[in-house]
Amino acid sequence: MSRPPYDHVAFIGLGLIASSMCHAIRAAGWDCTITGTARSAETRDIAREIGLCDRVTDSAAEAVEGADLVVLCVPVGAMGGVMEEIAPHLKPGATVSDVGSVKGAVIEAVTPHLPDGVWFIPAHPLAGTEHSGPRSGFATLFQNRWCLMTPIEGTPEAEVARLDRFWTGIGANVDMMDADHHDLVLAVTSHAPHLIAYTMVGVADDLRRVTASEVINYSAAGFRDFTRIAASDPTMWRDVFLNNKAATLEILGRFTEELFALQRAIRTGDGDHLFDYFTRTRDIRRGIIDAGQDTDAPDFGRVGPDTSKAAPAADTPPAKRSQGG
Ligand SMILES: NC(=O)c1ccc[n+]([C@@H]2O[C@H](COP(=O)([O-])OP(=O)(O)OC[C@H]3O[C@@H](n4cnc5c(N)ncnc54)[C@H](O)[C@@H]3O)[C@@H](O)[C@H]2O)c1
Ligand SMILES: O=C(O)C(=O)C[C@]1(C(=O)O)C=C[C@@H](O)C=C1
Repeated sequence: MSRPPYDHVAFIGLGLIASSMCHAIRAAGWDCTITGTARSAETRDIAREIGLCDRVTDSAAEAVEGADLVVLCVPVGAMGGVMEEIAPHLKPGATVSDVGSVKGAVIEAVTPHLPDGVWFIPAHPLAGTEHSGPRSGFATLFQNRWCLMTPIEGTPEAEVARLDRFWTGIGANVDMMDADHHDLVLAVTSHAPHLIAYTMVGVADDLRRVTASEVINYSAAGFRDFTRIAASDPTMWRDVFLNNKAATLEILGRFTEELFALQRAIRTGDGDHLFDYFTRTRDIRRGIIDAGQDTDAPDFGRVGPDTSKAAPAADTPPAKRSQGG
């Protein structure tokens, strides 16, 4: 077994991200202790049943005791409260990190409770699915995905490098970013798109009342993609929007302006405007694929046996596994 960056990792919250991290740590072959806890007894019971951690504790205080790395994997709005609860129980010299989708508000909520001699290094893996809970994780979630770290002033470089090694070890590519910049970038690439998907599915649902089940029966691929995104956890996304207000509102303002311009082009029959706009957006998609960032794109050059019917495993996404239990 290779030497892990941390000997004892504790997870607070045992949903999609924490459970994927647990599977990924095991897959990395690290000899390290994993403890974890979750707010609900049902989640803790499932985590015990599937052997997610070495030990699942009933309280957060117990879970973090002796841990070198504590990862907060709860909704963004719950981070501050959890930090306050665990603060007196943290080991001196420990690192606390998080995986929240928003960074500025989490830093503001967590740092007032940070004891002296404990480091808080915020992080955000840009990887996920629409599923949640302890059964939804899989070991390869972070493979070749970015993990953005937004270290705060005064954090020892060696501790940032150690967390970097941790994320790299479980498959991610790490980049550093200022928290405000992170929140603006994510408003464009993740938060506004989710809101638009939620809205589109809501509009279709309103329409369904008029056209009976046609929207469902004839839903095309584009709309199905929206429904996948719009099936994401309501608590998580409520907290994202409430905690990244300024950046999301800024991007939605720009979105509305562009939408109005396209609406006018349709009304006035301005085909050049539509054609030029769609050409520009197609180039963006091609740029993403050329940069190797779209892991969902079909790989026509792939060779080897068809493993699509192989036995389900914890390193495959749940969508491809049996949902039973
Ligand atoms: N799902 C994604 O696609 C994704 C991707 C990257 C980052 N994130 C971020 O990761 C974090 C966790 O998301 P997830 O998808 O793993 O969520 P999840 O819903 O699968 O799991 C959340 C866990 O937090 C616990 N929890 C909820 N409220 C709590 C509270 N008030 N106190 C203590 N525990 C609480 C739940 O019991 C559950 O164990 C969120 O901050 C989210 O923004 C999510
Ligand atoms: O693939 C998905 O289902 C996701 O929505 C993942 C996604 C994203 O927007 O890319 C969602 C929220 C995160 O904070 C990071 C990743």
